[in-house]
Amino acid sequence: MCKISLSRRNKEILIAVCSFTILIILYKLSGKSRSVSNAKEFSQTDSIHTKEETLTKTAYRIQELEEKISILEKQIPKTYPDVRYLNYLARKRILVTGGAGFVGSHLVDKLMKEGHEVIVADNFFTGRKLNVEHWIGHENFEMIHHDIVNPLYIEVDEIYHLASPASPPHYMENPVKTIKTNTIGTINILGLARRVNAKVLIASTSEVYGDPDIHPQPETYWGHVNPIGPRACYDEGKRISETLTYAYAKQEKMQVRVARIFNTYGPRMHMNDGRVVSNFILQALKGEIITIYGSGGQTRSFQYVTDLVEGLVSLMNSNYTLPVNLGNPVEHTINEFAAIIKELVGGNSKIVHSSEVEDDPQRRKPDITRAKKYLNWEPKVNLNVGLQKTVSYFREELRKFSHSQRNKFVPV
Ligand SMILES: O=C(O)[C@H]1O[C@H](OP(=O)(O)OP(=O)(O)OC[C@H]2O[C@@H](n3ccc(=O)[nH]c3=O)[C@H](O)[C@@H]2O)[C@H](O)[C@@H](O)[C@@H]1O
Repeated sequence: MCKISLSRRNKEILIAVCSFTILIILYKLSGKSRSVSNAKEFSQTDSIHTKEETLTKTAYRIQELEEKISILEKQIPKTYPDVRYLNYLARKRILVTGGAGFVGSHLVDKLMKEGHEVIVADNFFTGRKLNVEHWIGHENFEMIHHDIVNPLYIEVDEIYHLASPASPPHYMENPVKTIKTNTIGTINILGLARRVNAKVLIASTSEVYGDPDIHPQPETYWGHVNPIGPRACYDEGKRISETLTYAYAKQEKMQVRVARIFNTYGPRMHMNDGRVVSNFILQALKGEIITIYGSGGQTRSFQYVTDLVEGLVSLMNSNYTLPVNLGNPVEHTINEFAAIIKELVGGNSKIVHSSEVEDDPQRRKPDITRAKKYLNWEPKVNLNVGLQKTVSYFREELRKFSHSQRNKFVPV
């Protein structure tokens, strides 16, 4: 009984077995009462009442079992991924805002494994506790439920400021909040960095280039952004975030780093992320229509998340203060990308074109000369390899999702 609670998988199996057994009992009971009723002793109403009673009791029993499992699970000593030992001189206290998000959680993994103390601040708007669950309880790890639109008072040596929704449907859902996060939120983080004399890295984006008229985009390009368009909350939010960073650096003599992050994909992307990688993979896995917005002639260059994390840490540890593009320069049209996903996943999904997105950048490809020169960094993970890992991740997410739907108790 105790062994059954050792893992999430076993917990799921236990619940499934319990539910199945109970269903069989129920089925038999209902069969019995039906036959008895037919044999004239029970009225139909009595039978319905008995069934309802049994179902309620069963639901209660399942709940009791789940509670017992969770109590037993807490008694099992947790094991963590291996962490390097650093002495107190080398060990840093590092804050990662948005550390429970897709990119943030991969960065947290790297910093934890290197032996640093990591504090995650996240409001869980797009981040998930599940992404950092494997560190909860570790002596070097701390998680704060905090929205950076409010000031934060802690002592740290370094800050990676990643907090902000990044997927277009998410950042457009509440544009004012997106602007507040990237303005007031960034001011709060820069203020914190100044107070405690911490080095701070700001996560900016390729979106600061807007719909570019220079290709590929070097950091010296000032961009082509519609200041009142639907993407402006994010594009302009990130542009002012950069402006604030360099204003603080100049005025307060702070150490700042700015990473302009290009399209990134990998495990831990949210199922509802809404960006092209997750949409296409999920559509292909479910055998649904793959939806290309517009002609599909627009281009993107996709980098795998671990490459980005290497770049972020190299940038933080470098002496380079100007913005640096972090992205994979291998460029594809969205039409090509849909075909790549279809080929990789298999299945019979049709590719269909729908109306184009307003202000959708038509070309995007990073010029990474700066990153190569000053950080000695360039992406290593080939698109096919990265996509295979991402497809496996989404396949597993879908499996867990359909399992959780099957086990949902719907009271009669
Ligand atoms: O992935 C990222 O890192 C970037 O994603 C977004 O930028 P965007 O390039 O517009 O991302 P997607 O929503 O993934 O769109 C890429 C292209 O695919 C198209 N698309 C998207 C989704 C879909 O289902 N079908 C489809 O054709 C879009 O219209 C767009 O042309 C964010 O705005 C950036 O901040 C972020 O850096």
